Amino acid sequence: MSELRQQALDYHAFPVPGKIAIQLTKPAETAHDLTLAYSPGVAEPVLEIAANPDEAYRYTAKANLVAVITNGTAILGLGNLGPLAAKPVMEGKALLFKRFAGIDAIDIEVSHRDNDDFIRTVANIADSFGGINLEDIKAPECFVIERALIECCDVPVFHDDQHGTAIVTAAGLLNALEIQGKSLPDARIVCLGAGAAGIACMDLLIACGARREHIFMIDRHGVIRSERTDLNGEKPRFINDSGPRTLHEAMQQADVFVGVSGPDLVSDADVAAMAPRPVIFACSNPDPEISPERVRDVRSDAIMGTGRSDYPNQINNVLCFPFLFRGALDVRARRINTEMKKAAVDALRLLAHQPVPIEVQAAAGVTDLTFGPDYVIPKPMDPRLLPVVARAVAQAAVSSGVARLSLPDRYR
Ligand SMILES: NC(=O)C1=CN([C@@H]2O[C@H](COP(=O)(O)OP(=O)(O)OC[C@H]3O[C@@H](n4cnc5c(N)ncnc54)[C@H](OP(=O)(O)O)[C@@H]3O)[C@@H](O)[C@H]2O)C=CC1
Ligand SMILES: CC(=O)C(=O)O
Ligand SMILES: [Mg+2]
Repeated sequence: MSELRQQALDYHAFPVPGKIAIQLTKPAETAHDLTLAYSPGVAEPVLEIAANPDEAYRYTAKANLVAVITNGTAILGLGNLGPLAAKPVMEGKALLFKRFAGIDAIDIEVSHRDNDDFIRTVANIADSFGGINLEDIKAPECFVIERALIECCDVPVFHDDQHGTAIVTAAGLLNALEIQGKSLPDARIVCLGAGAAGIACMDLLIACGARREHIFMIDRHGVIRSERTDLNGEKPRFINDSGPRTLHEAMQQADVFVGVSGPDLVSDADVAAMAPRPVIFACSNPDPEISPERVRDVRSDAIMGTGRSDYPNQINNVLCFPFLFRGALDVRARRINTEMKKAAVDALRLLAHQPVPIEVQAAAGVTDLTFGPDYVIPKPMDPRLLPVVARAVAQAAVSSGVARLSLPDRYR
């Protein structure tokens, strides 16, 4: 067994199983405490909430509570391993919510018969939470599920693998292209993976200025083209008949590669075929489409990112979801709209241009972190992410009319 594998298993098993627990926020020591916390005192907030459901935000933990919900059909890049096997990842997301944004999050793994069954399950419990973070649900089902839940839930619903990934990819890519002296509208983009992450990444890049006709979206059967009869879900929106049929053909003179598919799918020859000064974001977890070591062997002019914590340029939705939900919860946003997503992109992108505090460099294990090829996106442990990204998202929610509360004083 590898050393990292054993360390990871021990981390999860000891000193207590799992990564999260519940802690009390009120005293519960005396008979009087219990009189208030439970019977008879608890009847008072019950009656208040029955009379006005918004009072749940005042008298319960709802306002700061997010459900991380999965069916385990696309666990990282490991595939459809079922709801229970997804639990460590969902507990991990809960850990990140708490660690980076002070949000209480609880994982919920759902077994279900079909989309409607899943949607009903989530819709029926949604009011218990301030927000719903859908996670690791495969395409194309994820699109139907998210759309239906956004429609019927009164709290924000956000499929992290779609939009969290897209926000971080867009921010990192805009910076990387700037360093490479290229522009998003001119960039020829290859996206390997046409699922939850791939479709949302390309949609957001188009919203940020990329040209649809410059995008080549590829799945297990090759480039998305009109003659194909197997295109499901959102894939037809990305038909591109302008030439390439395979990954290797698409990589000829490509400026950008975004990998959100699976491990080891890109060859040295694919990388060698790209245009001068390419950007390669191989974001499949835990193992990227091609390793940074192999890219470095093939060419020295590439900017490289992965989804992992142990290489430079971590293109991973951890840089988004804790901070985005913080902003959305703080103004009680009804939904998470494009304005909020673009505000998060800009906040993340611009923060990477700022000098990096010494303690962030120390936590990252490096001594010289400045905006450049090995630093196109902030580090997750950067304490400035919380105020900067959450504020931008909250402000965008207020300006775009989806906030129920005004901007909190601490954001002004
Ligand atoms: N770094 C980050 O922050 C994130 C990374 N990811 C990574 O992206 C990957 C996909 O996740 P997600 O979009 O949620 O999953 P989905 O199941 O929704 O989509 C997977 C996509 O990858 C394609 N794919 C899988 N294997 C291959 C292959 N051998 N060749 C070509 N295409 C392939 C699938 O093709 P087909 O449609 O033909 O089945 C599908 O289009 C995972 O590895 C995940 O870890 C995801 C979210 C965040
Ligand atoms: C990071 C993440 O959400 C994923 O790989 O699925
Ligand atoms: Mg995920």
